[in-house]
Amino acid sequence: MPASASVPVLLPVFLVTDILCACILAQLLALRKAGVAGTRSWIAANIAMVAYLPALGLRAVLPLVFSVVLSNGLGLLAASLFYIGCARFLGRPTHARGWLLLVCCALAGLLWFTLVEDVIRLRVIIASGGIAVVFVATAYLLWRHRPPGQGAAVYWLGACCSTATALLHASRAIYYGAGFGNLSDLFANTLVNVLSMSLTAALVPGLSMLAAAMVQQQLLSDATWRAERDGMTGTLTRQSFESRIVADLQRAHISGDAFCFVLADLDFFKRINDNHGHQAGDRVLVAFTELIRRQLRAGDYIGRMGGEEFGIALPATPPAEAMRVAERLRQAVAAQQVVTDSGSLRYSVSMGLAVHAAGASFSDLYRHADQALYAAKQAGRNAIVSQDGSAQQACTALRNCCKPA
Ligand SMILES: Nc1nc2c(ncn2[C@@H]2O[C@H](COP(=O)(O)OP(=O)(O)OP(=O)(O)O)[C@@H](O)[C@H]2O)c(=O)[nH]1
Repeated sequence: MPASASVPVLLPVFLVTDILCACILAQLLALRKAGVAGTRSWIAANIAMVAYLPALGLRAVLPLVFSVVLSNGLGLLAASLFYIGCARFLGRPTHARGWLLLVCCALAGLLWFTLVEDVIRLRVIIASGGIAVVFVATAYLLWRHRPPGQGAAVYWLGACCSTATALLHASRAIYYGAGFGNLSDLFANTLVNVLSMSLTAALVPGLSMLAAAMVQQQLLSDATWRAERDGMTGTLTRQSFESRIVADLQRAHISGDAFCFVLADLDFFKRINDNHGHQAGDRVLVAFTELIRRQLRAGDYIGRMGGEEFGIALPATPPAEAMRVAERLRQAVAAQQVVTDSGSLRYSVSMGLAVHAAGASFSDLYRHADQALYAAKQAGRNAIVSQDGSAQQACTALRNCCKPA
């Protein structure tokens, strides 16, 4: 079948893919302002793709240098840029020079086997083999370095689509490279050609859509993180801390697990501000929360209740164990030196510990912890008092450190 006879069936396929690529290009351009790593490379990949398809689809009317050399070069460039976008997005090395070398070698090979020696079989091996190599690497990258947690489906789907694209192109390169198939039928309206072209035409915009989904997913998770966190310390805001603790209390009620809550308040914080400045006070708050987060076990969490007061949730923790945890935290804080512009300073924290009782609400728990905290302050600070009134420690060694100069 002559090549021109293949045009009516495959042209609409390329046209649909081109329109989809242009639409995704517009979507990626709109997302570009968010500055997510990789977006620019994916935009460039889509531009190359939008240019590649007409050149390929019009092979019957364009000179071979455009329809074979330029189009396949653009296809390989688009695939490489897609890989680079994924690598940038995932914070991995892009191997950009390696991919550039691959594209240049492929272009040189295509030029040679088009203008110097007309060897279609080798052109197919170069074009399809090159794309297969890039998509094997992309599939591995997405599978191996997908971020942990929610939203993994997008990365799995990306890895699957990349694998499918690589398999399609590898089969094509092996099939024609091994001498099977009629090379004059390369773009003819055979069932195999139409199926493989249609599949490729669906996979290409599909991969770009997944890239846009990755960007949107990251933007959403960043926005959620920012909405739930205190801007300075990165701890949960009071509102998100309360929502989380209320859900945990319900779970504890059902499971019967113990649940403890510690209210921690930095001692003489006003003096730190007065003596060392507000910035030094901020630095102490950050140092304190970083220290507590390092000390807490997986499953425990901290929220800023306001000013220099923090809530620490200890799920599935009996009171005696919670007291040991609180004491470890108190000692770590007392031993910490915070370096500020006006020299290093030490500080201390007082804590009130409350134990969740069946049927009690978070406000009951908070009230009990607050009363215990008040008792710890009354006992001289740098101390922990439990809801039942037992004081763990009342060390006043640090009390003088924050006295006004
Ligand atoms: N630097 C800084 N200071 C804050 C921040 N939030 C609240 N403060 C200050 O923290 C101080 C808290 O002072 P107080 O409530 O008197 O408590 P305190 O000095 O720690 O005394 P005790 O709690 O009784 O030991 C106030 O001066 C607030 O202005 C903040 O984000 N940064």
